[in-house]
Amino acid sequence: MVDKKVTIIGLGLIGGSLARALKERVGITDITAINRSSRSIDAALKDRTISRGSSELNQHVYDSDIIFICTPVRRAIEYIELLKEKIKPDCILTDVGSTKSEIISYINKMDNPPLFIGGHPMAGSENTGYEAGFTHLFENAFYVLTPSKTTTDYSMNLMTGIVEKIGAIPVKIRADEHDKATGCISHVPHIIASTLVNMVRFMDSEDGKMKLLAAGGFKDITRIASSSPEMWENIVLSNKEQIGGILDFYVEILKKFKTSMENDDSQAILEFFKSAKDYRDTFSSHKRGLFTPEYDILVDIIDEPGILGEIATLLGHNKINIKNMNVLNNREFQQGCLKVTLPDPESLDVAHKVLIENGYKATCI
Ligand SMILES: NC(=O)c1ccc[n+]([C@@H]2O[C@H](COP(=O)([O-])OP(=O)(O)OC[C@H]3O[C@@H](n4cnc5c(N)ncnc54)[C@H](O)[C@@H]3O)[C@@H](O)[C@H]2O)c1
Ligand SMILES: O=C(O)C(=O)C[C@]1(C(=O)O)C=C[C@@H](O)C=C1
Repeated sequence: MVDKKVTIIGLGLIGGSLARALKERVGITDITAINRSSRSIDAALKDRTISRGSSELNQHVYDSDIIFICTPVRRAIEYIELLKEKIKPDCILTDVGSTKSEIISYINKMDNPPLFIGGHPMAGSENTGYEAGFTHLFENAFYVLTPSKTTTDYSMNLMTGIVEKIGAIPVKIRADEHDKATGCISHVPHIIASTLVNMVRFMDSEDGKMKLLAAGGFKDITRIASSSPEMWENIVLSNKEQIGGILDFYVEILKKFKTSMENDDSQAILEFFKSAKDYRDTFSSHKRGLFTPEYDILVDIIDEPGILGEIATLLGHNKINIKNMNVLNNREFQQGCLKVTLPDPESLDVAHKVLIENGYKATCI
């Protein structure tokens, strides 16, 4: 695997994180990057993540063993057209796009399609560009692999191995299934987050009182509205049928809620919030992980230098192996919230006990 020649097209948040992870975690040394602008290429050459970079496709790309297309989703299809007759027959072409049906059916309808496997790491952020990326972005995240008609066992096994080596969890899912799921849990939520922000933008007073008062709740639910508009325009147009159906369903829920409110129907309003709370409360529960269990603790922390090290050391001294630590973006100013992921239920119990004994406010989720 380490001797594979890899190309990354689109060296932004995901492409840049992938380049770093392929180099540092998989040990791949020959990485070519293609990006629209030179800024990310320059940064990745400077920190030695890539071997070479350009804004134009070139022979290094055509000689690659694996090509990851990490541009906005609709640009990926354009690259398939540009690459199809120039790459080696056994080159694995893959993408990281947030939609899968459009690209898979494009490949499946081609007369002479290249060897293609759809990919989608279920990890990211609202930040964009190479500088926003980091090696461990994919750690413990599901990484969807969607076969096309040209996917071979060898290519699927190789991609599965790479995904595991970068710290992610491979999950094989059909394109239509993927797009329905991501439509519900990612695409429509993004539209809703942006709708909420636009609502406040239109309704706010001239002196911006609403914006000033917006506290944790509004900021939690709208963080993703700061994501790349270009990326989301591409996603929405690529998955518009699923998104259309989900939006209709969502609007019906809103209408029903509005009717309950206008009718002073306390019971229906209570049931609306209760059913949502009950379902949401099960999301992070290790009892019902679909693919692998999760054992997480939330710790309230003050944002001061050394606090993460303090918690890591405390758990380390008690022989607890930490799988992952994430500072959640859901508090403003000084307070923060740290999610510590542990490998098993025993570690979860010990970690919880140790943290509480040492004066931390910790909750198993
Ligand atoms: N951001 C996320 O949370 C996330 C998570 C998983 C998957 N994805 C998917 O990953 C892909 C990349 O998203 P990102 O978050 O890295 O975006 P990004 O904006 O950080 O990076 C995209 C990069 O592609 C480059 N680019 C755009 N058009 C190009 C073209 N025609 N030729 C060459 N380079 C081009 C841009 O200059 C940029 O460097 C998208 O398909 C997105 O759907 C995003
Ligand atoms: O911002 C984040 O936290 C994300 O993980 C972004 C997110 C998502 O909606 O979950 C965005 C699009 C991707 O396709 C995958 C991940």
